[in-house]
Amino acid sequence: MAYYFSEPSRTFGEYLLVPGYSSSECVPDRVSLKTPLVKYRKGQEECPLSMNIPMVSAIMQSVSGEKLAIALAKQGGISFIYGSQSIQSEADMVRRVKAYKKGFVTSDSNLPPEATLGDVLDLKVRTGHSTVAITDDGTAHGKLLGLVASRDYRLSRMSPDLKVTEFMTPLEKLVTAPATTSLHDCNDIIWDNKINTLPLLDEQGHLQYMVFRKDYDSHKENVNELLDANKSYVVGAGINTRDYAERVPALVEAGVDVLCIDSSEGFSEWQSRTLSWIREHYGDKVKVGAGNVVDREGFLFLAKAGADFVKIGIGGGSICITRETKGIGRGQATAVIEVAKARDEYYEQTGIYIPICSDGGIVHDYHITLALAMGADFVMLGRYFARFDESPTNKLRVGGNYVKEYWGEGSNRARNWQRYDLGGAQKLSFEEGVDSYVPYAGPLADGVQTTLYKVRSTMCNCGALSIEELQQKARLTVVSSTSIVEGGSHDVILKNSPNN
Ligand SMILES: NC(=O)C1=CN([C@@H]2O[C@H](COP(=O)(O)OP(=O)(O)OC[C@H]3O[C@@H](n4cnc5c(N)ncnc54)[C@H](O)[C@@H]3O)[C@@H](O)[C@H]2O)C=CC1
Ligand SMILES: O=c1[nH]c(=O)c2[nH+]cn([C@@H]3O[C@H](COP(=O)(O)O)[C@@H](O)[C@H]3O)c2[nH]1
Ligand SMILES: [K+]
Repeated sequence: MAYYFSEPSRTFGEYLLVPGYSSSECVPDRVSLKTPLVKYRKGQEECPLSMNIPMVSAIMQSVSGEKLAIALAKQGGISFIYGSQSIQSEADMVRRVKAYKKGFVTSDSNLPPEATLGDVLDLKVRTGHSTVAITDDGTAHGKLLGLVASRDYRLSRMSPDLKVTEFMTPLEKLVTAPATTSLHDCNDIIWDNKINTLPLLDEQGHLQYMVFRKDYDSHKENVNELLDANKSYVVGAGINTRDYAERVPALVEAGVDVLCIDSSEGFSEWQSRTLSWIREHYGDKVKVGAGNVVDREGFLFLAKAGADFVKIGIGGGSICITRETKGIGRGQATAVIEVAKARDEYYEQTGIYIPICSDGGIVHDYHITLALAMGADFVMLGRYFARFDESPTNKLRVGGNYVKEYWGEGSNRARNWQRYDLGGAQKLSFEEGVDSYVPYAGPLADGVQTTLYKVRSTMCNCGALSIEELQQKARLTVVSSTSIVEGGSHDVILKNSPNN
């Protein structure tokens, strides 16, 4: 007979925290959000890799590219660069994050000499940047031919068909510097020459970086930034259960700090084979998370198979339609609560603490606090990060509002690069994710800081100065559907309602 779980499957929106005593010591600025990322003997040793904030970005094409990885590491979290791309390009992304030097920007607005003023304007909308590098091949590291800035064109006087070579500032009139110049010297050159942008070139004249006058302030230290021993930003990468024998060595060689097997379903022989292969070839040196699971058995399976952390969540993501297409999944809150219990038991029995990650389904900032209170050590977010400037997708104007594109890894759009074959030649013929827009939300730093200020404030309401303390002290209640209505604004006429 089939097994029936006695509890219904619940999600974050069905829970609230009941405040506990807060002393006057308990203020948001004193709350630490430091959290472990990989397994360790808690109480006996330091966690070998921890984060300063409990947030990682989803292993998705529309979320975790190199720019987002850098922006998130600056805030103290980690991105997992998406694995749905060739091994070479994923490793290159990791390499570029590791090679990133503060203040040195890889140009994201580049055009070839054949481009027109119209192309410049289109690009400006997409990237939000007004300085465009003109390179021989239109890439960020092509031979630099000139720069186009807003002062180079006058829309009222010039045709959109005009070639960029007609109005760009050509290389011979630009101030440039060798790629080896220090940031300090770059800033001096910018001031001395009264310029806004300094392109840095290698010996062959290929563009390497740009240094911008307006970034000067942001070069200062970020208190939470997550750096490795060489002062490079920490970065993760997604892997799959097929090409790991080639992908893992390439990522390790590129300097990746942590890997994660990316799958909708981790309770499988494929994942234990992948983990065994990594342990066989790298011992404990290479850190790797696995998942996703939604119950005790799934967690214990991956714990015993050697996972450094375990990811929880099937079908709760904003772009997920796995529950609808395949009928598998579990309410995210119930899944986190059960897995956290299994993790704690495993720790009691073995002395090994395996961090767990709640992946997907975070809609409101307080859902992060709930996930942590329920026992998650950190959360993985897709939709949340896709909204920011630094996500790799286009920014568009739709119906008078700015939006960014966001698509699921199980959508046809993501799968186009082809890794789907159900154990052979037969192709998977249904989509498990959608292609969508999300409201544009500005720079990541502002968004993350606001979100985490709320998390810290709620932790103070619960009398907790650390995530561990929150997990011990939190008191949670299931809310009735009527009390959810009570929780929103109600029985008032909203001043900014479109109906007024
Ligand atoms: N968290 C979630 O709820 C969901 C996430 N996704 C995302 O979509 C993407 C794809 O996920 P999946 O479809 O689960 O990918 P997957 O690669 O884990 O599995 C696809 C299919 O291939 C099979 N398979 C795996 N390794 C194999 C091997 N070595 N040889 C033969 N067959 C093998 C699996 O059993 C499965 O049927 C991931 O990025 C995942 O995160 C998709 C659906 C739901
Ligand atoms: O059913 C699915 N079909 C998909 O195409 C898909 N793509 C990503 N994911 C999962 O969703 C998580 C991100 O969720 P959020 O947008 O809610 O943060 C991610 O971290 C994944 O776990 C998918 N699930
Ligand atoms: K969903």
